Amino acid sequence: MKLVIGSDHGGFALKENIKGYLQEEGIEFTDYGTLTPERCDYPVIAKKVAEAVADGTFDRGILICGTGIGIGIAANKVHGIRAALCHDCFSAEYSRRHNDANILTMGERVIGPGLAREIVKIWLDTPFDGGRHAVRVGMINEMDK
Ligand SMILES: O=C(CO)[C@H](O)[C@H](O)[C@H](O)COP(=O)(O)O
Repeated sequence: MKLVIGSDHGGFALKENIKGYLQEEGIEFTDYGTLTPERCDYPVIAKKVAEAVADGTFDRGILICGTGIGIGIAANKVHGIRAALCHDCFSAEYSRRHNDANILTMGERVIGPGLAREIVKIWLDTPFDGGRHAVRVGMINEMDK
C-alpha cells in the first residue's frame, strides 16, 4: 500500500510519533509535511495529501492537526476523498469496513500517541466490506461529480 502522511503544526509531534510507529512496523510512507513545528495552515497540507490520494499517487493518507477536524473538512473538499476523523478503535475499523475511508484524520490535542498508534494499525489493516456499502460509497462518488 502506498501511504502518505501530513500534518499542520498542531499535529506535527503526533505525526512524528506515527512515523516512528510506521518505521518500526516496516510500513513505507511519504511525508508531505509540515516538516517543522512552526505555525502553518492546515488547508495547504490537506490539499496536497488529498489530491495525491485522489489522483492515485497514493492509496491512502493520514492527516493530523490539533483536533483532526479542520484538516478533514479541507481534505473532503477534494473529489474522491473520504476522510474520516477517528479517535477510537471502533470508528477506525468501521471507517474502513463501511465507508472505505481513504484518509484517516486525528487530533494531537485530543488523543495520546498510544491510542493513535492503535487507531493507525486498525485503520491500515482493515479492508472494505463492499456489498451494500459499496453501493452507498458509489452514491457518495456520484455526489462528487
Ligand atoms: O484546524 C484545526 C481545528 O480544526 C486544527 O486543530 C489546527 O491545528 C488549529 O486550528 C491550529 O490552531 P493554532 O491556534 O494556530 O495553533
